[in-house]
Amino acid sequence: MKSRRSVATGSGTAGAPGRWPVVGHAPALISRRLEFLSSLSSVGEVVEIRLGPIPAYVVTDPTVAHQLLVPGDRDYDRGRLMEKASVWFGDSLLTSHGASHQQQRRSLRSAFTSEQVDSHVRHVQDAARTLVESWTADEVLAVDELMKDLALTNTAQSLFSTDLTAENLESFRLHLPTLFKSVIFRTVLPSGMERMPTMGNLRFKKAMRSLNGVVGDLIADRRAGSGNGDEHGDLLASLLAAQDDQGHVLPDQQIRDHVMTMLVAGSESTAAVLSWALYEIFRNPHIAHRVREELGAIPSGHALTAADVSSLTYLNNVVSETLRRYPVPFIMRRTLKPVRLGEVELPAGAEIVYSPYLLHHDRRWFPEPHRFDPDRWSSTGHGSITKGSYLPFGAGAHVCIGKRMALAGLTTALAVICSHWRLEPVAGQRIREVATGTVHPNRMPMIPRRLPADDRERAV
Ligand code: HEM
Repeated sequence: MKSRRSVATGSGTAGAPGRWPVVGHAPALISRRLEFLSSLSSVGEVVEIRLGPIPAYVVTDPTVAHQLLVPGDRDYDRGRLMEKASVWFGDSLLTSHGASHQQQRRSLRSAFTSEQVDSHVRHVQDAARTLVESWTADEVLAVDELMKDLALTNTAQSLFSTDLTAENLESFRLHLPTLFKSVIFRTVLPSGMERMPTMGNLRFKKAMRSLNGVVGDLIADRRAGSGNGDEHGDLLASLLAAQDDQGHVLPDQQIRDHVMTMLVAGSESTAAVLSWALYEIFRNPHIAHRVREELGAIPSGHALTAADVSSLTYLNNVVSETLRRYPVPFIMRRTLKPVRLGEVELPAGAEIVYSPYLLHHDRRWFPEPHRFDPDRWSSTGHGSITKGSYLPFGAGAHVCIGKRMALAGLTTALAVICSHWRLEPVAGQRIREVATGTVHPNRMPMIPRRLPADDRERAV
């Protein structure tokens, strides 16, 4: 159904207003991405936008989003976003589809079992404790940067049994924003821009060289250290031991692609969600109070398990709400054959956008969508929400492989931090949502304040 806000399109679908000659909707997608995407709910169920001259179809209806992701998966590949990102991620779970994707997913499954999630919880608890014990009361912390380091350290430790050096962490901190920004520009602007000798493209090459160096060293160190057998039992051990049907080991390039993908996919969203959760908990004293009350039931110094953290009902509601309020901005697919999506007939090769951010901020499914309210999840839980309206981890064949690890890790890190300190947002700082691969804060300065002695003694 078209609304009065739509404009006419050649395809007969509702068209988004504000289209420019040549660059299409790129200006809106670059400068005010979240606002633009959210505005499309009132235009139609499937809305046509332009990425440069290329039409793309934004799904704004949960039923249609479910139809795109779940039963219809074999009709689509990963689309323009991942095509542009494949210079960075190579051939991996994030960029592949169909039989090759299924084969990769089967071979990586063993790194995401319940035992691995439990061991992740232990790593996160240890690393988060080390972090909070290094803080001094009343200093100003750059919480967003600290959460990036924490998430990356935990991913590297859990999947690759590696302690990243301060230099490695700095390299990621410096170069990830450039890579995300370039991939989005290349997706929304006309093709061919990536071949021009611009400053952005030169920075992209430099960033790739630096991160390839970190990942290459990580793999080489393991190869050198493991001799004839690899005792680590982690993802890297499975990758190094994997053989195809003819008994050939995986090419070095493929191992690099998987390691790079997991380090980035495993840390970037986790870091953003951690920062936002701390921000929301501590700017709402009633939420901080309820979180601490719940944590009081855990014996001090107890080594947490995945079962412990999943029983923290209120803290898990805080995590669910953070994932609703600050999810991935947009993801793409492309039709492999003519497809009917909702009421719309699309030809083969059509680019499609689904946006967890748009769906999670539609007031029809989430009243007062900008209000942070963990109690949305307390009476109804996840059972009664409209199917397809809440997609923080996607759905269907490409649902996040790290979902259970992410949820357990997020709750663990928050439990440790909130049981040690009260973090006070620095007054007068405007915290903005910045959309790249995730929705992350532009900055997050906070001041750790000491808890009363009784509470400190009960720290997790
Ligand atoms: C808060 C944390 C996280 C969020 C919000 C998140 C979100 C997502 C989403 C929305 C997708 C679906 C992409 C699509 O539809 O194409 C996805 C896929 C993926 N995620 Fe996550 N993720 C998180 C944590 C992790 C972690 C911890 C890992 C690994 C350690 C990970 C690895 C991946 C991979 C490899 C895929 C591609 C899966 C496939 O296509 O088979 N993610 N994630």
